[in-house]
Amino acid sequence: MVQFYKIKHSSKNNPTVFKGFVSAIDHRLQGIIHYQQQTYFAQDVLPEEEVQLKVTGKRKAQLLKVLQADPRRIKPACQYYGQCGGCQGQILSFDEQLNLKAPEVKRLIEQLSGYEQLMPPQLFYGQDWRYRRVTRLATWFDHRRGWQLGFRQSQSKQLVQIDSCLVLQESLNALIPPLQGLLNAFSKSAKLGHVELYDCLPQPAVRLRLTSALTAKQRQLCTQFANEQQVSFFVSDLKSEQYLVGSDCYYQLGELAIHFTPGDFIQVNPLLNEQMVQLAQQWLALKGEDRLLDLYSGVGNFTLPLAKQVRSVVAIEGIERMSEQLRVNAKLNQLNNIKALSGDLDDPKTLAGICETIDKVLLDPARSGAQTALESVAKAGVKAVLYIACDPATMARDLAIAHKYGYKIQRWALINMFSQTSHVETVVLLSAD
Ligand SMILES: C[S@@+](CC[C@H](N)C(=O)[O-])C[C@H]1O[C@@H](n2cnc3c(N)ncnc32)[C@H](O)[C@@H]1O
Repeated sequence: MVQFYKIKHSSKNNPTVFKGFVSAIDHRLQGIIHYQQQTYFAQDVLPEEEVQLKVTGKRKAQLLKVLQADPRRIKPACQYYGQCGGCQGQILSFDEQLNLKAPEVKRLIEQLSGYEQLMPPQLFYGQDWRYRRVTRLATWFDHRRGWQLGFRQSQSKQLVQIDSCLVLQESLNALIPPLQGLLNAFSKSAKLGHVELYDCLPQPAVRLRLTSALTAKQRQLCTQFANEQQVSFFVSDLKSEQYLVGSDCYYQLGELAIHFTPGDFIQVNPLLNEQMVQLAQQWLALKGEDRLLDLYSGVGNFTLPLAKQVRSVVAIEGIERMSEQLRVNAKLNQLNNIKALSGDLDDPKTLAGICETIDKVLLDPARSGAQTALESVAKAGVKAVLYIACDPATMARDLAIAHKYGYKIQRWALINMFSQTSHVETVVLLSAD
């Protein structure tokens, strides 16, 4: 049975180091360890492992050593594992990551929402590595090495310099060394924010954030870089947002071209995004007479393909520029049954009078969830609701609303949209009868 061994007492310079057993793993792949009436969360551990840990916070501990490993533990593939905070899942094989997350997400939904004895989810796997078409890199100035590019360490403000990343598509990795060269030409006093990379059409795109106005010299350096690397270059500085090179970015979803501006949200995993859109079409069992409501619509990733199958779609998105882009996307793809509105879905007034005229709803909120919107949808008794979530915890909280209004969970799925990481995409189909 579980035993704990006290090794050292805690002080600022001499933190508590203890030996314990990992009693469980939560849906974010964090290990749960009980020690002296306290519960600690630690990364890089697996269920039932015997580990040595260091206390790093009120409820946080850091793995020092695995004393008895779970047989499923494998050697991480990434050279930055343990430094970069990105891919904690890679101590497990690709399949095991989803196998471990599935019961934890199920438990979370059952715990928070009131739904009991859920059936196991359908699982969608995708690619293990090289799947991401979007990334955001931090920049910082190092007094010895100049401007650096990298990712944040887990649970820390520290940054890790990287030359390549195994979850990124090759086209994006190929841009990192030349981008590092571009940054080397910037002066120490430059006010650089982050850099975003997009694998998109007609060519990859770079977005640079500056917290001052772009100087003439910086404009010349970025333009030269873009021409040499054959990428679009977009700058968001204190004064404006503009393309220095290129004028359009889009991705293909089946036969549809979905245009966006660098900085807009787009789904990171193209293969699984396509499967997720197909899943939405099938599960909502769309018909020619349906009036659909697409909430948190972005630039139309779901709106456009689903519009082809229904009578009409009302799409609501919080950022006006993205709603405008959705109107343009509808025109470019010759879809004239879409009404794209801009509004804050945290405000109950945004949906006033809308849900009553709707047959089916798709919600795809950000990590904060869709509490207010789901309340309006459920109150109106909309027959079929598909909730797509990148944070299962806020979704589980929101599902309590659907439960309160008598909705049933018909099916649910986990989509391995962010393989190797602690994140997972969850899709739940709710029906009012
Ligand atoms: C996960 S993205 C989904 C976008 C789109 N469905 C897609 O698949 O590309 C969530 C979207 O919700 C929008 N959003 C976030 N908070 C919102 C709010 N309070 N009201 C309306 N839209 C919001 C974001 O701007 C973002 O476009």
